[in-house]
Amino acid sequence: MNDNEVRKGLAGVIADYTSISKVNPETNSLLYRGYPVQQLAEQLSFEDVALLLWTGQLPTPQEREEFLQLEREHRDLDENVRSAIDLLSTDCHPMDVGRTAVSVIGTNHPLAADSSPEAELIKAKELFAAFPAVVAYDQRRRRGLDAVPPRSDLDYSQNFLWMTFGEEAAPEVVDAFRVSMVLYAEHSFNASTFTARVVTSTLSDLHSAVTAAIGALKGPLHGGANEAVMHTFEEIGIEDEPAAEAAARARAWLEQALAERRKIMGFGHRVYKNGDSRVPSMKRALDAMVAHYGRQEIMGLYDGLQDAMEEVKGIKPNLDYPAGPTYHLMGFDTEMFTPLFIASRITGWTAHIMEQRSANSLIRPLSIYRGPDERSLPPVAAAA
Ligand SMILES: CC(=O)SCCNC(=O)CCNC(=O)[C@H](O)C(C)(C)COP(=O)(O)OP(=O)(O)OC[C@H]1O[C@@H](n2cnc3c(N)ncnc32)[C@H](O)[C@@H]1OP(=O)(O)O
Ligand SMILES: O=C([O-])CC(=O)C(=O)O
Repeated sequence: MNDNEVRKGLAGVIADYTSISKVNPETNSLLYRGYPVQQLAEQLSFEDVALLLWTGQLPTPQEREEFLQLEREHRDLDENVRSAIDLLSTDCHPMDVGRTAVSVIGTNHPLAADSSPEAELIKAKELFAAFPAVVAYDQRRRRGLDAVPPRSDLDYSQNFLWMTFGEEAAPEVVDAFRVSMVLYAEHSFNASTFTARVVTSTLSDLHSAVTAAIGALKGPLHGGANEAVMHTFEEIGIEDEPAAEAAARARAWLEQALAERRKIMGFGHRVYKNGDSRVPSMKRALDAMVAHYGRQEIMGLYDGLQDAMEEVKGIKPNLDYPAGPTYHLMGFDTEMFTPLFIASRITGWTAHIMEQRSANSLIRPLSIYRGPDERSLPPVAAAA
């Protein structure tokens, strides 16, 4: 084994085949099962996109109807899950709550030990249906508010916002939320999905794989970046001022942050080096929210930081950059942003879990040892 065989961070390593999504950095494109994500975000419900990711096909009207019924039947917060969440302090991060909730859901599931494709699909659909209530309940308990029961006359996105805020969201808000769910759903072998595949490769169960994936998503180099973007905006300070002044403050902040060798959250990507394919669609959703809530002042900072980053480092924003302020404008607390990413990515993770299981090989790379040469234990240590 040579040093030049080591691929730090597995950069550039092709670990397996997948039929679920294609990330193409040359053309800045992203396909889910062959369909461009921009078209899916414009035209499809999140529920249809979920079915597409799981099955590889657009649903027939009957398949859609059956799934919508199942989804509505599994929206209620399970009592065991609620009790487990109630044991957790509201000082802990909401990602810890999401991780714990999925783990508890796994322990209660009657098909926990059944890893047939049919059972895996049922578990995936039920988890998709159950997770919004976890986020909504956690958001509300942190605000000292009671849970709001789900409504079966609302679609996934409408109901998610209803359970969180206790009022019906405007159609523009529902649409921006739906777009964010579609865009966050799947992105090939990213860190959290790869984590889910590693866990699955040991023939462990679906809920263990998703629980582990949530742990990977939490980090700020991955999903945690959407909340980190908002912390950046708060650090720079959102002021009602002309755009040029906001841009100047953003630039000064950036220069200082880079001088301190800080990573600027919401920028850069391991695969896309010339822009993230999902940003234009998410930016349109952000623009719609800025117009809907009349919060133009946030865009001076947004554009200013983006332009300065491009000029100084030549690095473009990723999906988390427009998603963070979009969720902020909708009224979610900053720490709830990454749990929203979980709600969406459950689709991609579970599709990959099923794919990994269908053609499994234990994932176990090698390493070059750099510790001490072989040595004998000193006699005194051996005696102890
Ligand atoms: C949905 C998602 O998960 S998208 C990713 C969300 N994550 C973030 O937004 C966190 C901020 N971004 C980053 O840390 C990185 O761009 C990553 C981790 C996403 C990708 O990183 P890698 O592919 O490993 O690239 P790497 O970190 O080696 O960067 C290459 C160079 O660009 C710089 N760079 C890359 N991204 C950034 C950034 N956001 N801020 C400052 N510098 C950056 C690095 O410092 C490095 O410079 P150097 O060669 O002078 O040391
Ligand atoms: O692909 C990646 O490395 C990260 C990412 O954008 C995602 O998971 O959506």
